[in-house]
Formats: sequence, C-alpha cells, structure tokens
Amino acid sequence: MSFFAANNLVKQFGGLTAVANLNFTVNQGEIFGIIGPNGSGKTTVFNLISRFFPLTSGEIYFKGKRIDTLPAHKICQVGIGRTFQVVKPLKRMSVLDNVMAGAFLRTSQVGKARAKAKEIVHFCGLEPYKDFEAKSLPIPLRKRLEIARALATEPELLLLDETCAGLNPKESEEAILLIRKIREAGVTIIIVEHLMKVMMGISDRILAINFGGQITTGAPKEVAGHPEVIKAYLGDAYAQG
Ligand SMILES: Nc1ncnc2c1ncn2[C@@H]1O[C@H](COP(=O)(O)OP(=O)(O)OP(=O)(O)O)[C@@H](O)[C@H]1O
Repeated sequence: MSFFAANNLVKQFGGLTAVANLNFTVNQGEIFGIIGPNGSGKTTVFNLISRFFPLTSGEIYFKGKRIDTLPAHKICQVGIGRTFQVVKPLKRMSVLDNVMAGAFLRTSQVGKARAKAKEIVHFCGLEPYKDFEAKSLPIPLRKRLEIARALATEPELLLLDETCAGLNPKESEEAILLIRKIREAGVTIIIVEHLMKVMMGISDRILAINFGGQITTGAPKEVAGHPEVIKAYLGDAYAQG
C-alpha cells in the first residue's frame, strides 16, 4: 500500500485539459517534487488533492483510503495540509492567532490550541514576530507563517506550493532548511517550486509534467538529464545539443 497514490488523474476546465491522466505515488517520509513549465498543471494537481476542485476522473488514495470523494475540510482532517502560492494570512490577526486558527482543527480548547500554536511558531522561527499583525510581515515571514498555519493542523502530508517564490537566495536557503526540518519531524512533503536548483537539492524524487501529463519520474539527476524535460524547459535546440 502506498502512503499516497494518485491514479489516472484528469482535470478538465471546459475544453482545456489541465491534468491529463497523471499517475504517481509518494512514499512516507519522502520529499516528492513536481516540476513543469508555466501552466503545466502543478497547482491544479494540488487543488485536486486538497479537493479545492473535484476531479474530472481518477482516484486519490491516502494511507490506503480513497479521499477524492471527501469534501475539502475532511481532506485537512485526514492529515493533508497545504500552503498557497499566493499567501493568505488572516491579515489583521496576530501571527500567533493565525497559527491558532489552524490548531483549532484538532482541538476546541483555547488553551490547547494556544500551546500548539506556540510550539509551531517556535519551530518555524516566528517567535520574535508572534504578536505582530500578519499584514505587517515581509514576504519571507508571511511565507513562513503560511507554513506554520498548515503545520498547526498537524498534517502527515504537506503540500508546499512555491514556498521560495519571491525570496532572495539567502531567504530561499532558510526556507529549505525549514522544509528539511519539517520532514525530519516526520511529515511527508509534496513540493512545487519554479527554481530548479531548489527542487534538485531538496527532492528525493521528482515528477516532471508538461501539458498536465507525465514526462518522467525519478531521482533529481535522472529527471534533470531527461531529454523531454530539457526540451520542455529550454526548447528543442538544447535537447538535441
Ligand atoms: N480555475 C481554472 N479555470 C480554468 N482554467 C484553469 C483554472 N485553473 C488552472 N487553469 C488552467 O489549467 C492549466 C494548468 O494551470 P496550473 O495553474 O495548474 O499550472 P501551473 O503548472 O501550476 O502553472 P504556474 O507554474 O504558472 O503556476 C493552465 O492552462 C491554466 O490556465
């Protein structure tokens, strides 16, 4: 039994096929990367897993149970958390309260939710900012808060969408350290990033897609050297040369 399995995923928006018969599995404890050019369907895959959109066809299994039939709030409850490409904190609330909002998924007791939120805020290096209004945070810290909010729901599988977008190299490096720390804490991760360098360095395995379909899946080096991947990113001339 796979920890996570996507079987024959298809998503159509009217006449546009955004995800075309995609199959992949993720092992427990793995950092699994999804790469592909702009518009290739990466975020749609996340939206299908988190049930933001219903599948056109296909099946998704998490720890042996079918989950594509569940409503969005149940996806979080079964242990799948996500971050968004465009971060969406509760702007007028403090950093700690934002994280508490996530923690309420697992408890209705304020004290317990606050204790959990404090632990996560500390884990994510947000302690110095815990009383700041979310809207006052610069982008790198907002991204961290987005991760903290997702972690507060205690996911076993975390979907990270463009965590490093808009960050400078030093900030990206810090984000990568946090992602590694999350995996070390026992959370399995599926990650989407535009920066190939980040994806190559952090992923155990990578799925490369184009036009919503699979090009190849494998170790980062194999995927980066695959002629179809090179072609999808750089064009024919590079793939042949
Ligand atoms: N809600 C929607 N309605 C209609 N078309 C959509 C919708 N969401 C995505 N699409 C289309 O589906 C295709 C895949 O988009 P998606 O955002 O998943 O790609 P992506 O690989 O995440 O792109 P990027 O790297 O630019 O974020 C695109 O052609 C996009 O225009």
